Amino acid sequence: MDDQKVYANLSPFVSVAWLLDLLDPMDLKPNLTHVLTDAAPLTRSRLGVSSNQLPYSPKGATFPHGSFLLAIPRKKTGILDDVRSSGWLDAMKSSSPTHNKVSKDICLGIASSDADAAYSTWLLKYPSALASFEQIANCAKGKRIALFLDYDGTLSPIVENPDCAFMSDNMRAAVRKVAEYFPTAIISGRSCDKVYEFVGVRELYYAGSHGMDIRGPLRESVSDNHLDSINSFDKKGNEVNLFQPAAEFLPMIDEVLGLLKECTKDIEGASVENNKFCVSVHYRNVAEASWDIVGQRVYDVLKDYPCLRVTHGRKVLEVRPVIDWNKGKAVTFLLESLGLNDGDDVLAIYVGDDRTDEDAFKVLREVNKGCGILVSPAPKESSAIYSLRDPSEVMEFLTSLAIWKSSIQAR
Ligand SMILES: O=P(O)(O)OC[C@H]1O[C@H](O[C@H]2O[C@H](CO)[C@@H](O)[C@H](O)[C@H]2O)[C@H](O)[C@@H](O)[C@@H]1O
Repeated sequence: MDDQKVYANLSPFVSVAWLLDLLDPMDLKPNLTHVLTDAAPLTRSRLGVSSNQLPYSPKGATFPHGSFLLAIPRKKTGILDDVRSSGWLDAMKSSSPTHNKVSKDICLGIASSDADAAYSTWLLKYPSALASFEQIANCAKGKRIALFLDYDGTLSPIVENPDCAFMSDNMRAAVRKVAEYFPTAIISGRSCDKVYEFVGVRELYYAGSHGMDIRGPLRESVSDNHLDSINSFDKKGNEVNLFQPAAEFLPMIDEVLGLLKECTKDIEGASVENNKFCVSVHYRNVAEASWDIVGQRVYDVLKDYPCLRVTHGRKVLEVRPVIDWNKGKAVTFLLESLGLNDGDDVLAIYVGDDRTDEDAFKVLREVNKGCGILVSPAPKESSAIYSLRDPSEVMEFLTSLAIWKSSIQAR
């Protein structure tokens, strides 16, 4: 697709600011490979990522892959994320607490009352969004609300088999209802296609691959300074908008997906999931004694891919491009695309359970435009403001929001 054709297709999903972000300072021509359809990725001599989307300055060694001329420092520890440092096993353990601690406490007879007391104390810092609903509603009065929902552990319970993380019909109905009143997006580490398959509500925005694959229902232009992203068609022929800031990583991700599958196939219980712009290496069903083998194998593969990094989720290692893009950036992008980035009359609510959701909680805190709600049955440090215990409380919260809004409209 040539650049002119891309311009011609621009529609209200991308703002001028975002387009400026895509400008390549080397030649001041828009680097429009950020905004691609699902078509085969372009092979370019320069990585399709503007330098300000990379987490560190492009000085130092070059990428090992000939076509990528951007340079990157080849530090083995620190900024290249936990798996590249020696702390990856600790990170795997701390992001994936097992039940051993609880069982030990039960044996000592101190489990439930102490756990309850700890949770109650924690609630003072992260009050329940249900108990605080009136406060949230008061704050939302007269404001334009946007809703962002993580999928796994938020809309669906955590289960052993990632392919079976179905959400209930009641949850689907609650999401559909609340989306009638507020623009609603699902922000997930899963691929867009997979999370859409699970949720199945057309009227939503979907940001898969940790926000690296954004699609939404077609809308009228919401603000004069909003340009369009590419219009494309999903598998069922529906027209959708797309924003894919890591499109040029696709061949590399595919390559690494194959390598990770190959090198973990002998580890009992390990599985590798294709999340399109990211790869998940699951160790939920691996004996804890073998977690280090999983980490080591992933680490060994990534040694040759300095432009990929790993983040830690719930018993999962998530391999993704090093670009400075995460769920927080996706929220900012969507708010801007919806014309909700200006003014004091916006309240964004983000509900999520995972470490990767913290980026979004932080953004909302920083811009003071809303609040994060952490879904957790146990005390956890977070940048969220409120908490909910589990997906069933999330459903109750969404239902309350819809009822509250409809009661206001009925007045
Ligand atoms: O951003 P999310 O929607 O929360 O996705 C994060 C990861 O979620 C999935 O894995 C997690 O849920 C699985 C099903 O309950 C569970 O088996 C696994 O242990 C969890 O880590 C998904 O499979 C991953 O690809 C996502 O990255």
